[in-house]
Parts: sequence; C-alpha cells; structure tokens
Amino acid sequence: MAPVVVGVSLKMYFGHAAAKDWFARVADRVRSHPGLASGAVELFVIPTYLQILPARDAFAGSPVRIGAQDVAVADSGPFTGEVSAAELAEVGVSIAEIGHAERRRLFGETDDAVAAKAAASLRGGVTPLVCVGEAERLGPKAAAAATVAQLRRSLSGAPAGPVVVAYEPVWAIGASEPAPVEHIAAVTTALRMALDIAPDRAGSSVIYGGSAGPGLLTELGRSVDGLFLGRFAHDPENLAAVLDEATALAETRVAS
Ligand SMILES: O=C(CO)COP(=O)(O)O
Repeated sequence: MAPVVVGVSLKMYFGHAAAKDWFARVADRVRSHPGLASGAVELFVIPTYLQILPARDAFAGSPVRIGAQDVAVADSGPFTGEVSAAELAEVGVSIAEIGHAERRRLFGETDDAVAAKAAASLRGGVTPLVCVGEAERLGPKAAAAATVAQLRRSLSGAPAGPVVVAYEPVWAIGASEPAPVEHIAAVTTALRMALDIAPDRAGSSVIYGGSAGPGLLTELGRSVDGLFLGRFAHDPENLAAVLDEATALAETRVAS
C-alpha cells in the first residue's frame, strides 16, 4: 500500500536562521516517529531554495524527503534565476512543487509552463508535486470538473511517471479554515479517478492543501492520500499531530 503523504511548504515565511531552527525542532520531533519509521507515512518538507542544503543536513539519516518550491522548464542553459531538476536531484531534492496558486497568480505561471516543468521534473528524476484547484468558490461538481481539466492541461506531454497532485482550492489557501470535507472529497475522488485511468501515472497520490491542520485528515479519511500543510505546520507539535493522524489512516488503508 502506498504511504500516506504529509507535506509542508514553508513558502517564504521564515528567514534562514528561523528555518534552520524549525528543521532542528521538526527533525527532533519526527526522527523516531513510528509512522515514518515503518514507511506507512511519508513526509516531505519544501523550504526556499537557499534553505534546501541546511534542510537536507538537518534531516540526514531520516526518511524525510526534501523538496523545492519550483523548478526550471529547461535542463540547462541561459535561464537566469532558474534551477534545473537535475541540479535539484544532485543535492538530494526528490520532489518539486509546480504551479502553486501563488505562482500562477503572482508570477503568471500558466498550465503550459506547469506542464513543461512537470516534464522537466520527470526527466530529471524528481517527482512533480502538481498543484491544482479552482480559483473561485464553486459547487463540488463544477470544482471537480474544472480541477480535473486543469490537471490534464498541467500534465500534457509530461513523460510517464508517478506524480503527487495537491488539490488546493485557491479560496481556501491562507484562509481561517479549510474547504468543507464533502467538497474536498468530491474533488479528490475525481482527481484520483483521472489518474487511475491515465496509462502512465501508476503510483500517483492526491493530497489536500489549503488551511489544513490537525483534525482534518481524520475527518477526510480515505478520500485523500494525505495533506499539504502551510501555516499550520509552523508549530512542530501541529505537524507531529498530523503525522499521528496519518499513521492511523495508513492502518485503516492496510486493513481494508
Ligand atoms: O498553499 C498551501 C500549501 O502549499 C496552504 O497554505 P496554508 O495552509 O497556509 O493556507
């Protein structure tokens, strides 16, 4: 059974010293976590580019995966400011976040750019973490249709390989509470079906992000493969609580 996936993006919340402090506290808290140790739960941490090396060092010897918040569309060459998937892989990054709502909205990232980055990631041996989600509040059916279509566009032309899809309704990011459980379940179920029928995406997962914190995974149960946390992971105790819930969820998945 594939592990339950818990991810954290630190976005640009922490400076260098604060990020290092968070890595040390989280590493301390999760190093002997039974869910992580058994492989039932997978944790990835996505700091800024500059924080990747200290994160790798802080989590060395643990199964925690280190991610990047973006990746270049090209493999090498004159692309000022960009970092290639191959270089990310070289320093131990195994997952690259692509098409987050903030990048789509603030930096004009299109589905075409997302698809090119997903392709570059897979070519470079880095798992794409493809972020999708409706911009406006819609009913669950319309949101599912819009999000599945966005996922198809976001993976168009990408080579075969597993992806992690983060369903993040834009209106639930940075909010006081997540989207309603029934809404999330309707969309994640549709996304999973779309991945299941894709011939080349075996082993993919669908996780939810957007004001996610302790308690949500238990409510969502098996309608998701995990959670993608933002602000509510700044307190390592919250993250530990979510990892406990993920471990309990993994047990129900094995039991079925
Ligand atoms: O965008 C998110 C994770 O990438 C979610 O962030 P928040 O949980 O802070 O809303």
